[in-house]
Amino acid sequence: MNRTFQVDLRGVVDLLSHHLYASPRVYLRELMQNAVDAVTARRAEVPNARAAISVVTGPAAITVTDTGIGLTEAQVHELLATIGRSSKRDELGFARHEFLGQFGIGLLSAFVVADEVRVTTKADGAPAVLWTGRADGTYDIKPAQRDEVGTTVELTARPGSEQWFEPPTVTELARLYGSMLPVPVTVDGVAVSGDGTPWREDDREPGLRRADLVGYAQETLGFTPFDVIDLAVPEAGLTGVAYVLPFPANPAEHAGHRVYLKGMLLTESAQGLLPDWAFFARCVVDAGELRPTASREALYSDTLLDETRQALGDQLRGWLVGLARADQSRLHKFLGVHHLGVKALALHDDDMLRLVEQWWPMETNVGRMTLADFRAQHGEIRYCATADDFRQLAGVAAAQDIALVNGGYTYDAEIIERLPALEPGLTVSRLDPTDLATRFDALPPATELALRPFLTAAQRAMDRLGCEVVLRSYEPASLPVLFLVDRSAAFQAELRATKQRVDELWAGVLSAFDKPADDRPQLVLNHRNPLVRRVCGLTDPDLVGLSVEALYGQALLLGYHPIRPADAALLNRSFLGLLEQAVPTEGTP
Ligand SMILES: Nc1ncnc2c1ncn2[C@@H]1O[C@H](COP(=O)(O)OP(=O)(O)OP(=O)(O)O)[C@@H](O)[C@H]1O
Repeated sequence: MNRTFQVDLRGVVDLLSHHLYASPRVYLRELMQNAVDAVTARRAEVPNARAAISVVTGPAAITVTDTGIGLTEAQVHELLATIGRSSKRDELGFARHEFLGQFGIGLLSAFVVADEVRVTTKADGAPAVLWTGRADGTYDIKPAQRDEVGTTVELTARPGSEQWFEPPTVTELARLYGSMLPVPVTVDGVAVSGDGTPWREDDREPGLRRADLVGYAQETLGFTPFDVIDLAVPEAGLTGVAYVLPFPANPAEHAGHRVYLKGMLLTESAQGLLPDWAFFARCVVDAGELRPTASREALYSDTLLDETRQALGDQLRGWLVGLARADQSRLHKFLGVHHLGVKALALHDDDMLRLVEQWWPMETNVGRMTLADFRAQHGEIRYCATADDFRQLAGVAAAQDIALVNGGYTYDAEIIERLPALEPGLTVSRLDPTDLATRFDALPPATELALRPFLTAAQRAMDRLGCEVVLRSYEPASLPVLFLVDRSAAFQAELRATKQRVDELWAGVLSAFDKPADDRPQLVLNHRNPLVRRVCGLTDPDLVGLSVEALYGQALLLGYHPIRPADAALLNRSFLGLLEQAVPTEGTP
């Protein structure tokens, strides 16, 4: 024998109120939505039937009356009293796109704030009926008095829910959800809808339309936009605007967009409407074809949403490229605020890459300039991949006539590396600190030979730090010493440090990456510097050791290198050692 499921309505209401809906306030949205759908259905049958929804508040009570299609007694049994049954799906069970509802559960949200729902309804040519549904899962139907086709839903607040029935709250909620509805809605006789969307195309002067749009952003979103971009994606039935934020937005934070579905507010914080890179824009859109989740508080993620996101991304990109072409001073202002977003975009978009190349000034050791200007002046693009490398090398490189871009800011190095993909003839090279040493002049052989003992003593002092001492002659002469670490040496140093910290087994695994120490960091003494020349003249090996250690410490500090415990100990030792040498011993006058 087949049996029928029993549903405990209290359990279902509890589920809705605690797990599906974010707030009890959605009850009003669901009632308005049913009223709009009923009007839509009625107008499909009688095109010029009156369309009106009136919400009337009473003491801890509310009625929502529509001039919609109404229900016959049989439909009341089938639709109102059956959870999950909806008249808004086609024979195959798909949501019919002219309606807002589809799931057949919306009316239940009334039980989140009321113990009883009374629906007086009349369909064309049928007698009026009063359906009373209760939160305990029982209902009854009686004949009712009503002349006009349509429906009235009455709720009385459950003790504790009165706040959701206060007239100002009801007005505010009706306006929030319904201000853009195509059907006139009133609350206690005052219209809360009727103007349509602020971006509608009508006979407003273009200046007035824009002022309305800016006013909407100020009132609703709380900022004066940098610009307003019209949006349209016909496949999704979407129209709207993107407001360009006047302040930098955190790329990791997606504030979300205000999305209406067929004029009814879905959410003020929709995610996934724009591509991630477009974090400089906040949208307000109305879409007819995008689908809501069952809570009706978010967009359902499907291929249409994916395609819409892509189309909206294209429209924002088009705006940006247009700005570059038509209004460069505004483009500069925009980049000043949103360069991070644009740079993120440039990593996978050629138009944006060109935009950054042409318009975004980067830090170089020959002044701030765009990559386009840098190329025009220096041919190839040489850059440092980290800000520390740049700080360390900018001055020295300039003294060797090497122009250098600081690629250390977020995305800059990747952007520079992507440029040859755009222009195959372009050479881009990353300056490795040790490459710089190959540009320095070697000392004359005789001088080199004479300084061999000094070098040996200096090297002995530096051996325990795994560092090679090199004597070269370079500009600027005021710089005594440079500590140069190449990429693989930096990696090896990190590897060594890790191996000391981890257990034996893991250290063994890491040993597979060990490389012979032929690319040790270099301490490059500048023979053009007067102090270094005097140090080179020292003969006492101890004093040579102390001086070289002091120069090493100085180079670490100047080059913004990390100071390891061994380095700190050495700095200390060399300072005290030199002090000892400099200060006369006790007893000496
Ligand atoms: N004001 C109304 N006028 C006419 N019919 C209504 C009205 N309110 C509800 N109904 C009928 O009751 C059915 C169930 O309503 P309910 O709000 O529970 O679900 P829904 O609107 O179909 O879908 P959703 O859960 O997505 O809102 C509707 O499909 C509709 O046929």
